Amino acid sequence: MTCVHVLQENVLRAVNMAQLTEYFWTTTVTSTLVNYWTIILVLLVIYYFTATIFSRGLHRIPGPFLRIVSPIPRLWSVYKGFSHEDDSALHERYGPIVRLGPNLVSVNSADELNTIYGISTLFYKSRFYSLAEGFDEEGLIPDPFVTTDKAMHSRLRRGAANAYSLNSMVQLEAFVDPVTERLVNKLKEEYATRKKIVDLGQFVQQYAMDAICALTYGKDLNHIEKGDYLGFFKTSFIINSYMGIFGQIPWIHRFLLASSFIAPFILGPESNEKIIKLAKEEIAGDRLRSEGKDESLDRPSTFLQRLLLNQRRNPQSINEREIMAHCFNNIAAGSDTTAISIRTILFNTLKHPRVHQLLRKEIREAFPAFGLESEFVSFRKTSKLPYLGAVIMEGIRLHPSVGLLLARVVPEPGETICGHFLRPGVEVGINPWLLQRNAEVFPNPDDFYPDRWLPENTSQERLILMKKGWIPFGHGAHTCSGRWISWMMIHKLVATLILLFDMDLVDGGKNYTFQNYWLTPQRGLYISLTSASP
Ligand code: HEM
Repeated sequence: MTCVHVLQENVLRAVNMAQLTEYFWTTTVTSTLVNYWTIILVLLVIYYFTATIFSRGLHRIPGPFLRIVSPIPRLWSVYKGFSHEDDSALHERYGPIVRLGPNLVSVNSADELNTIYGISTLFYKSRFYSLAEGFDEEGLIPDPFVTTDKAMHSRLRRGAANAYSLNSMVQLEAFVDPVTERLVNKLKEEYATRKKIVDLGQFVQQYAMDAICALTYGKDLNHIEKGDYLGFFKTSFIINSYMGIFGQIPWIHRFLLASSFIAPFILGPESNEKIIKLAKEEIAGDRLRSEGKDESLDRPSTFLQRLLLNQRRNPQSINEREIMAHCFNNIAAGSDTTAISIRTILFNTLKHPRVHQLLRKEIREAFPAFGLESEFVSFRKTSKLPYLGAVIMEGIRLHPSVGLLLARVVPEPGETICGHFLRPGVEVGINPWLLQRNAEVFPNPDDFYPDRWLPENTSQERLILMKKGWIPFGHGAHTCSGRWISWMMIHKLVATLILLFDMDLVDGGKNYTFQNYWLTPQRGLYISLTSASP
């Protein structure tokens, strides 16, 4: 063998050794690492589940196991649009307190209302509500519905309290009457006379929108005549559904609607700009009109005028941005919710001929003249009709506008609810839908039975209990500010329609459906109607 061959052989051996060594490293070490990482991953997963299960102490709260380890079952339940049914089944199985998610507890007991929502409670709103936050060029818009700052919340409530009060309704009602007249004329001319079927649910929403706009600003955007030409109803549906679904995993919000890049893809080109512009124009106009005027000459005054008056009397009590936010809130929080309530009242009344007949009798006896003045049935008079009151309470009980729990965060040092200690930071709430169908409060809870609200049919004790468990407007510190406004509109419109029209559900109401994504808007309230005669 020559020296060259020996050299070649040595080189080849060396190369083989190098390959072997490389092979050793790439297989043995890599597989050790892979095994190592697999172990780390498994440990991390075990840590995550153990921390999730035990860190909040929710393992002691009754509920399905999956609900404690992941938010996905809750998310899926809300996404399907019928989470109230799932929650109701869970309460039936586990009792008045149930774990719905890794940090979410549902309570179905009127006894815990004051602990969670009472005026002096330290429980505060959960991150769920932050999905409704609004921003403009000046930053965060002040909003009583969203804020977790108790001092700011009290200031906002105080600054507008008189505009939302029951006493204000007499003045605000004057702005609703022309809107009611427009709706009545439209129904008479286009549907009753021509015997055409009407989707009354749609008109109710347009009515609620126009009426709230009118009483807030003194003018509206003619939705009754033009439909959803600004895309407001569509945007509002998207925002409410978004809130219900993604509010179950609120951390995701910053990558979706809170991102100015992503938001237009979710909301589409339609926006609330026209309504915000109307608010700004009206504020400027009203300020000019009212300057130097004696405020007692300003009557009847709109909601906006009332706030401007508050500001003139006490400039520290309310600022321009707060005025704008209150006015816009009326539109955003009031129109869908009021429409849902009116729809359930009408649907259930028409579905139950005995109730329909009794209601018609009461209203027609109270307003014997079928003339124009009757078309503006007054709130003062309608609010005294006992059967109408009972029908309204019962319709809203069976189908409240809000169908998810009103979530709050347990403050330091924790709280005992339904006999279970909840640590600070746990989210807990009561769902109006569930409490209003709680059989311990409302016997035969799924029946539409307005008579249960009449003192002659129910004991005083039961009435007190039922009124306590009837929470469509929430409870305590954050109770709905606009409840009297919607109360007035509901009384007026329901009484007017029953007075002036003979109505029937088309096909027994088989097309009437709804879904629950926080709000519970219905579809398919098809009605055939004729003008009633004395
Ligand atoms: C039938 C109609 C309505 C229903 C069922 C309803 C329901 C509710 C509920 C359940 C809450 C409390 C939410 C919570 O505690 O988490 C609320 C708050 C609120 N609602 Fe309504 N609402 C209605 C109409 C209106 C109207 C007409 C307005 C305004 C004109 C309005 C303005 C507000 C405001 C500003 C809040 C926030 C109050 C606060 O947190 O201090 N609502 N509403």
